[in-house]
Amino acid sequence: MSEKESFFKNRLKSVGFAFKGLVILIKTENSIKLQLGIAILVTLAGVYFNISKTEWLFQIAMIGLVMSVEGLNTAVEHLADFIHPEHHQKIGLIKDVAAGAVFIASIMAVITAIIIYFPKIF
Ligand SMILES: Nc1ncnc2c1ncn2[C@@H]1O[C@H](COP(=O)(O)OP(=O)(O)OP(=O)(O)O)[C@@H](O)[C@H]1O
Repeated sequence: MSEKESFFKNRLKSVGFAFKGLVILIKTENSIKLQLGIAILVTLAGVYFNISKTEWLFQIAMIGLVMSVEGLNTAVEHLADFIHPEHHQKIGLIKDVAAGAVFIASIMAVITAIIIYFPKIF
């Protein structure tokens, strides 16, 4: 197999693994299920209120940001539990910091939603 062919085969394999990770996240993580539900709702709201192209771009970016940071947070939680299953102050700190990153992204997403929808509703 040529170098180019194996490059594309490996990329395709990686996409397969990433897709597997996405399915695991959606099946097992309640927070991702909730975020997916919110993503569907705001997408419907976007259609209903006929938001502009720029507003769609920000909305899509925020959905992607929150859900991908949540995915990383879940990975950190799993890693922390695997390397140190017992209670430990450092593990608590690591998990809290990772959760803090999700919180930042979520606050930004809420502010973005307010900027987009507040003038349309009120
Ligand atoms: N091994 C541990 N040692 C110390 N503190 C921990 C440990 N595991 C969890 N904690 C504390 O409990 C909090 C919640 O941890 P947990 O792993 O249950 O995440 P969660 O927020 O319930 O995750 P999920 O996103 O699945 O709802 C952590 O942020 C941390 O403060």
